[in-house]
Amino acid sequence: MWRRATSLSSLIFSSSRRPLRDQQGAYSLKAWEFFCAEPFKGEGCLSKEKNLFITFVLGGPGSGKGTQCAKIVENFGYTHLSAGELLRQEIASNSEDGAVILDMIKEGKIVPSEMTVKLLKKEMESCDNGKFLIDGFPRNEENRIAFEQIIGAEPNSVLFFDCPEEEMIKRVLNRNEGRVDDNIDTIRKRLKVFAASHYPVIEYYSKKGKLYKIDAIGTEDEIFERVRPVFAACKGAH
Ligand SMILES: Nc1ncnc2c1ncn2[C@@H]1O[C@H](COP(=O)(O)OP(=O)(O)O)[C@@H](O)[C@H]1O
Ligand SMILES: Nc1ccn([C@H]2C[C@H](O)[C@@H](COP(=O)(O)OP(=O)(O)O)O2)c(=O)n1
Ligand SMILES: [Mg+2]
Repeated sequence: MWRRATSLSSLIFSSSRRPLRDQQGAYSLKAWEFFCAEPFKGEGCLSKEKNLFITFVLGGPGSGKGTQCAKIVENFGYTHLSAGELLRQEIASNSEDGAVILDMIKEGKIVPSEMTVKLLKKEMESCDNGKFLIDGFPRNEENRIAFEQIIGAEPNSVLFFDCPEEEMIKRVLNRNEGRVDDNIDTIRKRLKVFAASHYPVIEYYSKKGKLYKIDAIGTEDEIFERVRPVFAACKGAH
């Protein structure tokens, strides 16, 4: 199965390893669906599919996803997988993919799903815990469909941190983690991409009754008190 998914890379990358089309969501979903028609049934914890319990954590840049994930891990024993952090690790590894990823992140773009899902899959396979908090993913419909097709699973619940743009800008500019994308030019581009791509994902999970919208204004602790009931309620279920 994975070999078939890998062969897709030859369709979406030129020989220079640069995306042929870098518009958000412009990759051909039809081609993607064709190549990934069978759900992945791999070794490791993904093979124990019935034990998977997945929460996607969504929200704009600076909305507080990472901050709240740390609290959820502390209180509810999830494994936190940050898509952005995995991409930054790939950049740090100096791989060919890393160079492409760096260019896209600097420009505020969303990296092709094939690369991001490959990194998530590797982490999920090597993990004994089946309870995953997947932070910053899916950021668009291409991400969402790629995950379903390659991992062969849907999230049990989806958190969406709803935060006004001015607050997100303020938080990102104060983040002080030395990130290449934490500057005013990139944040403005990221916010445009976010506005253009997140809504269909949110809407999809809302219709499935899986979406929990959280007001992201307040102190970190106040916000966690809004998050807590989501996990406390389903504690018995996993
Ligand atoms: N409720 C909050 N109020 C003020 N600042 C916050 C709050 N939550 C997080 N922050 C800070 O805002 C910045 C962005 O938070 P982060 O968790 O990295 O957001 P995201 O992962 O959604 O981009 C960090 O510096 C963090 O410490
Ligand atoms: N699903 C994802 C997640 C992140 N990325 C890229 C593009 C994002 O601007 C960067 C940083 O993502 P990250 O989730 O760490 O960013 P924030 O915590 O929201 O500020 O990584 C991506 O291309 N696809
Ligand atoms: Mg984050």
